[in-house]
Amino acid sequence: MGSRGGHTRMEVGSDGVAVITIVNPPVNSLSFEVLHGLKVSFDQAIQRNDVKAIVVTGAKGKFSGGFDISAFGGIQEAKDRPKPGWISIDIVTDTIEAAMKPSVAAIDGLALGGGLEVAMACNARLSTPTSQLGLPELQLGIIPGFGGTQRLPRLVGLTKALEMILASKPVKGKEAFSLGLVDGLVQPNDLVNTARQWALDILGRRRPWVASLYKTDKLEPLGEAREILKFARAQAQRRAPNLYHPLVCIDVIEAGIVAGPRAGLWKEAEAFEKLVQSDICKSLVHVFFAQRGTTKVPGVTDRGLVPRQIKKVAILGGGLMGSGIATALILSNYPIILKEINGKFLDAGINRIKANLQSRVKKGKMTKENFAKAVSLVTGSLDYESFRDVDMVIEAVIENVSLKQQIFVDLEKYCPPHCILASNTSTIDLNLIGEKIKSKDRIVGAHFFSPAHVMPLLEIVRTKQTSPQVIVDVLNISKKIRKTPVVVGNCTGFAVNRMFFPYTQAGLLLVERGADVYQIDRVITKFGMPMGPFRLVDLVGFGVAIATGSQFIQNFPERTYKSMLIPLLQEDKRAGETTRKGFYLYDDKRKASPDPELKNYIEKARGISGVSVDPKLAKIQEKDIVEMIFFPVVNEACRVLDEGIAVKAADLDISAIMGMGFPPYRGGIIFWADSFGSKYIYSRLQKWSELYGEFFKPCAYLAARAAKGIPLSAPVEQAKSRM
Ligand SMILES: C[C@H](O)CC(=O)SCCNC(=O)CCNC(=O)[C@H](O)C(C)(C)COP(=O)(O)OP(=O)(O)OC[C@H]1O[C@@H](n2cnc3c(N)ncnc32)[C@H](O)[C@@H]1OP(=O)(O)O
Repeated sequence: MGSRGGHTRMEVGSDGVAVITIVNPPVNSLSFEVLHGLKVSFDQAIQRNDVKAIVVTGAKGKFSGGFDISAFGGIQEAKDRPKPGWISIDIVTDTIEAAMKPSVAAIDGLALGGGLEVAMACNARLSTPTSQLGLPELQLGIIPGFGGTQRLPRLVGLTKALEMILASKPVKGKEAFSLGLVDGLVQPNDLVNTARQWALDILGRRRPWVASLYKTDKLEPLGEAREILKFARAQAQRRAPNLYHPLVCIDVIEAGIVAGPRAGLWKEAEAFEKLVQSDICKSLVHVFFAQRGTTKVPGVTDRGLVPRQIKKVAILGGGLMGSGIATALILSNYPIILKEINGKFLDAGINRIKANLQSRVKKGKMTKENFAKAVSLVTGSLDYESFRDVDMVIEAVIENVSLKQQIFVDLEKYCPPHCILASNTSTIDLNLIGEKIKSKDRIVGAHFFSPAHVMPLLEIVRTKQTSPQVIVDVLNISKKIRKTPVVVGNCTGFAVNRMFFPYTQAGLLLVERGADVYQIDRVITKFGMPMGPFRLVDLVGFGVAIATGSQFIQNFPERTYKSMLIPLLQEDKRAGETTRKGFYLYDDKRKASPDPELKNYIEKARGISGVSVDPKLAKIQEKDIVEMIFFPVVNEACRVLDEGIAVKAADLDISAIMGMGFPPYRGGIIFWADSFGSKYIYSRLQKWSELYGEFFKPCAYLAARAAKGIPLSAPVEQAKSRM
């Protein structure tokens, strides 16, 4: 059954303490070998006469990152699955926790998921102040499966345990200590020695010998516990109505409180076994690895290039994007120069940055001192004189070709020759922007999403000339500022905007043929998007929507659906949320409500397009709405892959999730599409293109894969070689 690698090491000191070390780089995950090794080491330590007490720790400053996620596939496919509970009960509970010799977990770096669960089965835990401790399993569509649902509430109380598990939110060692999750805080150098002594102290009854599973002092009384669980259920349902594993988790926790921890462990083991087989788990595990895979770019990151140090960054333009990008950088301690064209704009830009930071202070995410420190990292400038020692420039001015061309000429003149020249353009061809300069290898796109200090994605756009070193450098910056990067090729809309252009277009086409705006948005939100296409256009604003639309009409005329609905609305000063009227009406609190007058505009637009209401689409079902909105998105994603704009399908999954809010529990756009199969999607699009026109026409990539029955996610070479 799957999962290979790693082992445990046991050394017995002259003090009679056996130190068992988990060794499985890079994060000491618990593979089946490691788990087996833990059992064998514990059995030996228990049997050996020279061992009095046990310390469990992890190699190289990391306790453990939890159960080996790459082993999930093995469990899913295995035919001769061992009975549920063989790890949680046989190893963690009946071997580790029940050992007749005391054990102490010495935690440095991280103890996550199964890692923390092993630590909680020890009789005490010591941690360094900065270690991360948590049970993030729900993020993977499963629940803690090595006893975490039972032991965490007994160590920290139900309320805190639910908060940590349901939000998959780890705590630092310091907080863990104040919660009672760890028994002492120790600096890394003293960790193992202190743990040895601690274990001997337990043996000598100078410290308590605790089995977490049977602790009751932190648990709330039953009545109160039931209320807390009820509240948690309601909250989980509200936060993620399409997910059921959080509810299963709450049921399992409740079972332990009501029927006792041993019954709780069994229920946990059975539920874990089922959930690990679920589509939601499969999708989320795919996302976990896909997200880590975006930084692996063939021909770029496999050359052994070392990222250069970026000490200072200059940002051109203090508008919404520029100030957001500046905020993202200073939050990771990069000193920045903000350049504007006059004092008024500069002040406005700096004030925007301050407002961004202030809102973090308000939310308790930033202290006042750190606010002052962050602000001090910003230097304003009205010229290029201070650009002589910058390592990177990010241009974020308005989308105007000749303005950008001039800026790049100036940059080449003033910046040092190693300086990276990045543009945040979302529509203009990078080759055009850099047309007038010589150092084309330094040009790269750094496409942030608004608000830049909040949205997690960074599209790194390369041209044919961009040097691999520059890409490696920008990948490194994105890691430092905690963004997920996706490296894409240069084209209109790059990957994200291009894939999601048909999202709105499909909506417009359906509405002109009789479907209801508000029903579409409702269904799409229920599917899991943060908002439907119409609410999204309202938010983005019609000015931007029309500008992007015209870019697409210019570049992809054959497949752009040319509806006049948005321009008609704009003509009437309905330009979206900022004007309080768009597809919806907005009140003082920006709450959206449907507008009965909208139908007049739709009728007018219908007249201009020359289409009539299709009785079938006027009564369209939920399933069809989802498919008619998203299959065109899939179709465009296939083109993006086929043209080599994206390196691999998984990158588009991550782009869709992080750039547009596609639900991660559906695995991303292509992963989701493959659950239908290329044949089905092709046949649907083909049918609609016959009925409703070119907009739906399946692309060659989709057609070829459908003909051979190959998944859309299969590498491009494979599909081509089979054709
Ligand atoms: C039964 C149990 O209850 C079930 C479980 O325990 S499920 C697992 C629970 N644990 C988790 O969810 C933790 C998942 N891991 C993480 O959050 C982060 O990787 C981390 C905080 C541990 C480290 O983060 P960071 O330093 O940024 O490194 P990151 O790039 O994420 O990971 C390093 C490598 O370790 C791998 N890795 C991390 N955790 C892993 C795990 N639990 N299993 C297998 N591989 C893992 C990553 O895939 C990555 O591999 P790569 O280098 O080949 O891409």
